[in-house]
Amino acid sequence: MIQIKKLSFEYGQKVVYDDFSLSIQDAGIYGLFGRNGSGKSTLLKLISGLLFAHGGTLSVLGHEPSRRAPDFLALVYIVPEEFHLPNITLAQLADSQSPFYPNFSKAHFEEYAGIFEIPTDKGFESMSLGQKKKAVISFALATHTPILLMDEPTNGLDILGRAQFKIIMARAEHASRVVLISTHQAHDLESLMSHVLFVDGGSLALAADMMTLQSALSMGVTDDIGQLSDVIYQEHLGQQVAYVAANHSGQALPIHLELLYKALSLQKEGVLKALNNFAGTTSTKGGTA
Ligand SMILES: Nc1ncnc2c1ncn2[C@@H]1O[C@H](COP(=O)(O)OP(=O)(O)OP(=O)(O)O)[C@@H](O)[C@H]1O
Repeated sequence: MIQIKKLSFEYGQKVVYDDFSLSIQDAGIYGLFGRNGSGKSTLLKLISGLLFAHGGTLSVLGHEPSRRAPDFLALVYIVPEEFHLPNITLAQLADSQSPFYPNFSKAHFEEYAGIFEIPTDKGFESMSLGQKKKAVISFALATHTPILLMDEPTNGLDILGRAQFKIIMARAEHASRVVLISTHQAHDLESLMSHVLFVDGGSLALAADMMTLQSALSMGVTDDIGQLSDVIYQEHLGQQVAYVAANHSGQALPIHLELLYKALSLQKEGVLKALNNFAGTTSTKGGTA
């Protein structure tokens, strides 16, 4: 669905991507992580055709995004981190924008807006930032485009809004889409995410599905770090220690995205080694089966 090969991109002298490759073939919710300034927003804009690559190739559903062909634009929706809305109501937004998206569902739009409790009688100028964000997210989800890109969607949402977001995202009608979400609010997506992508230093440091991460890594909080082997990352929390370690239990264990994020930011090589070792064991098992 998305194929990126040897992508390079700079803003003037600032190199953001250099030899970046990524392949997304399966539907799912992909969490796009990386430190501030690592290039997450830039990547979403490149995939949606809002920015043009300087080198390499990008193919999204067989289209080259930079051509911005109408057929392509009907297949991809991006929720940017910042946006401006004209002073219209929700219904007027649906009427004016939905003709560009052939799979748009007015019923779903109204349902999502209802779950988010967005006022239906007000223009956007008299809505709060969080309410406007909820309106854009509701519209984006109701377009049912096969590719949905969201840049920090839960930024500006209150605690209930974040819970409502999770409820809507988990609905079955989104299961066949590729949803790529850039976020620093890892906890908001923990239970939803099918894959984790981590960008670092202009390239893709990690692309893994949840099951692989759960099988290769062990993480949590312990009173006795000495009991654990192959600890990759640790952080003292009073008497206890939060940790990420290689998983030798033979079972899939829960992933705490914030801990994974810290381990990837500070001990990337250790995380990759644990994943490689796990891949080695599974391929050995596969070979002898
Ligand atoms: N319009 C621009 N002109 C020049 N440099 C830019 C521009 N937009 C972004 N950059 C730079 O490009 C790099 C990548 O920015 P980008 O916004 O893609 O990062 P990000 O990972 O989304 O960051 P954050 O997590 O802080 O939102 C940063 O170093 C940023 O300063």
